[in-house]
Amino acid sequence: MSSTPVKVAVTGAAGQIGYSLLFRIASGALFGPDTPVELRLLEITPALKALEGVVMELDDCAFPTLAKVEIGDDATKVFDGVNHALLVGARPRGPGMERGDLLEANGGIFAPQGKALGEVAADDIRVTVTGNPANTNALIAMSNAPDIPTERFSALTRLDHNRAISQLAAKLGVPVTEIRKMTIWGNHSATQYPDLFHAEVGGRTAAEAVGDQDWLENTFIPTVAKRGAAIIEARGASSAASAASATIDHVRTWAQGTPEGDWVSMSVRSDGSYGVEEGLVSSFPVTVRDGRWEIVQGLEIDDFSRGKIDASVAELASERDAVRALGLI
Ligand SMILES: NC(=O)C1=CN([C@@H]2O[C@H](COP(=O)(O)OP(=O)(O)OC[C@H]3O[C@@H](n4cnc5c(N)ncnc54)[C@H](O)[C@@H]3O)[C@@H](O)[C@H]2O)C=CC1
Ligand SMILES: O=C([O-])CC(=O)C(=O)O
Repeated sequence: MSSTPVKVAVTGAAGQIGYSLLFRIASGALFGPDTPVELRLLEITPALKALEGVVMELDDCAFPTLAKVEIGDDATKVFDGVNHALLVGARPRGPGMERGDLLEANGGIFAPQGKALGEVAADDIRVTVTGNPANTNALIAMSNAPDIPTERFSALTRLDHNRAISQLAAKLGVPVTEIRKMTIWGNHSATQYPDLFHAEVGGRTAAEAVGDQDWLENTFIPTVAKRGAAIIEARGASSAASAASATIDHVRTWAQGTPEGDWVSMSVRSDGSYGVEEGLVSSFPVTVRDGRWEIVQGLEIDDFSRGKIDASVAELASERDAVRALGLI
């Protein structure tokens, strides 16, 4: 086992997602069995007592990879020297709400947290935003941390990516491992575009393998895009274990890379690729090597896909304008 722990901050650590996420991180799911981790857990003051209980449970697991746990309600202390920050802490939506409705309640959390990261995080800090609306919250954090390179900020669309793989695998009756090159474009919202024209199954595009444009348009896309709402409707609370699992997948891929011949979906700052306005945090197909992501280039975008991507990007631009009006960026 290497001797220097990787310091991982998790915000909203006493929440639903936190309760699934912390035990996975502590057991080595991000960096493997030979790399110890130090957890830095941020909560609001009233939740610190509950968080102490979670820490007691972490202790009771005696995880060999868990070097240390620190908790607190002061971001500049908790984020000091951290290598990864998983920004989960934010209000979840309830039935009948869109994630964008959370902007006013949650946006304010990410400006001070971005600032604190800029002041005290390690030089190699990588920031993953899960708290909704995740893309625009990542934009807020990034805009408030001008000294951190913009490519170190990301938002989670891996849950949508995993949902798309799972729905497609079920439709085709194949294992999820047969599906490659899934892409979620745009926003983590009902406007997102899960793309079957570049996904591959057994040497064909997924759209060809499905051979059913009606299913693609009227079943697949809305099922993936509205899955979060369906879970809220069924469970009475928003997805938590699957969101934690996707957060693990996202950070592990960022640290360990994408396999040859495949890519993942990550929301990152647009450089203008595929006509997505530069500066927005939008979901793209990315490959990752040596801790650096790159947007996959050269994919052909037909008129159907163009319309879907443009609609989601327009929503991101309007969220950006709203947080600008609130003075958050
Ligand atoms: N991007 C994605 O794919 C997904 C995102 N989410 C989002 O993740 C967020 C968290 O969800 P849950 O864990 O279910 O919510 P939760 O309400 O169970 O937990 C949120 C926690 O954040 C804490 N918190 C609030 N303000 C904070 C601050 N300023 N600093 C630190 N902690 C703070 C709260 O005290 C609470 O313990 C929500 O915004 C939810 O919508 C949920 C599922 C998927
Ligand atoms: O739908 C929600 O509000 C929670 C979430 O982001 C998801 O499950 O994708």
